[in-house]
Amino acid sequence: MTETFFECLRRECAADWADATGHRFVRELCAGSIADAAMARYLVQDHRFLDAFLTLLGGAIASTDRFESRLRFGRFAGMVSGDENDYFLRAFAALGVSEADRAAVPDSAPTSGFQALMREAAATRAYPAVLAVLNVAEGLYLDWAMQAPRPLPENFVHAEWITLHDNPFFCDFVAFLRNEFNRVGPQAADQAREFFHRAVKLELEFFNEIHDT
Ligand SMILES: Cc1ncc(C[n+]2csc(CCO)c2C)c(N)n1
Repeated sequence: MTETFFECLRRECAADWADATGHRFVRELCAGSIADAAMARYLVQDHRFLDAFLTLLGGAIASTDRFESRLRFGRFAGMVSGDENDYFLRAFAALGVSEADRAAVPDSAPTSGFQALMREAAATRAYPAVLAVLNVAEGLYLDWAMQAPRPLPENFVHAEWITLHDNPFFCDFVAFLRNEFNRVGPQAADQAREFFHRAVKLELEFFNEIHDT
């Protein structure tokens, strides 16, 4: 079978994609051996990622050409605003990170870069551009979470972060995103490619930022 549009772009970014999905952060998280300080640094930044991410989902809701797709994005936005945000708050409590601690931490460069990219994609009002960023943010996370060795770590902070990105609802959503991207992406290939490449680079930089070395 010939390669899909999604597969073609992922192949173009294969080196960064593999460096991200096999990153030290991912390996230590999946082994349950990541230092609390590193996990806290990651989650503080990622909680800010979530804010712009919801803007991006809003862009998808606004720009998609199908009612069925709008419903799916709407359901997904509900999950992220509910269960996922709740995970962050429970994880901060478990790690002893107060609201004041969080507020004192500036955005890292990759966090700012990602927020800008997601807001830029949403502002294009172009469905293929929005889908390009969503396919990276979701597809790359499903990819590493699926590969996590079982049994999962005992600590809920680690285990739930993995299952949030590898569960039937999420797998279905990623499959839906790929179908949508393959359907409409080729009609705006250059724009989609540019957003896709920038997003993969930022995912890797986001993980690189967590560790001191
Ligand atoms: C830098 C960064 N990139 C991608 C994700 C993945 N992600 C963000 S929101 C969401 C929806 C449901 O979990 C998913 C998969 C992340 N968390 N952080």
